[in-house]
Amino acid sequence: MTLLDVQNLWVKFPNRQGVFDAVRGVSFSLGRERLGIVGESGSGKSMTGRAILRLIRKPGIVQADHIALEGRNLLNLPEVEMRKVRGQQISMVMQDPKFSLNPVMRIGDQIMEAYLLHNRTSKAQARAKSLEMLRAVSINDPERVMRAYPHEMSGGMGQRIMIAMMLIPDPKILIADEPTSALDVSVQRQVLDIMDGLVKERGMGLIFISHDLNLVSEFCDRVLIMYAGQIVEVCDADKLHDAQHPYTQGLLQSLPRLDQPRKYLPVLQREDDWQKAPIAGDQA
Ligand SMILES: Nc1ncnc2c1ncn2[C@@H]1O[C@H](COP(=O)(O)OP(=O)(O)OP(=O)(O)O)[C@@H](O)[C@H]1O
Repeated sequence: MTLLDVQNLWVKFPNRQGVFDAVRGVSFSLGRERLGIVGESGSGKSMTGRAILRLIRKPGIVQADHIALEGRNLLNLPEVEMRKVRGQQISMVMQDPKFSLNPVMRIGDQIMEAYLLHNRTSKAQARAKSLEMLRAVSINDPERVMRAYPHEMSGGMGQRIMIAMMLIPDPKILIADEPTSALDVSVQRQVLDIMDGLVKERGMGLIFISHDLNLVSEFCDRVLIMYAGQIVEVCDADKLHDAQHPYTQGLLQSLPRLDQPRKYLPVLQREDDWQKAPIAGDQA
């Protein structure tokens, strides 16, 4: 079943020279699955994620034929309605939780506040629910974490707390923008496992934005590959390594491989033409 359908999405930034198109006619749909968006820095991954929630800052402009959440077009919604969608139906987790948590407020108070915003209930109930959410993201000592301040948390803990907060309203869709790139590998695995469980247990749709092709091919069901604001290829994640588009192949070839030492880094030409550029210091 389609949760989200995006048709012909453009994100434009007017500037002195004219208009810069950060996203150029992107279309895709999302079911109860883990959909990866990969591409190099600046390819428009984050702007695509943010545009869905209409979180593009001025002077940026979002245009599309539609961005439909279960058939309801979000593009025409008044801002007050959109705020409810953001809080309750689609949540977004960013790379660095430190920017999203209030540094001078205890973590427990922040989670409870988020819960009380969405539910008419007692403080005791909100507290019980907050502890439950922290346990759901594998925090073993939730009572201690509730009393702590954000700076007392490691990156992995902070990220898990953010995910817990995002899950309080039980969203249909979670957009995770490089959620694990600041974490070390073992913590990264834990955070991915948590998100994986949520997709399976709650039937959530996940948009997982990353520049890490190996991670996406392991973790996601399907992948969109973006280049210069466009989707250049869509494939099943486990087939990513057989992808056909020259750009995708270029991304794959630039991954370090222990079994294939290489002298050259592939460089993509805008016209999808290939060239081999010598690595600095190498003999051409
Ligand atoms: N406020 C802005 N004004 C003009 N251009 C912008 C603005 N914000 C982003 N862009 C441009 O939009 C393009 C897409 O940016 P986006 O953040 O979506 O890339 P990305 O693929 O997510 O890259 P990264 O992995 O580095 O986050 C980039 O070329 C960026 O420079």
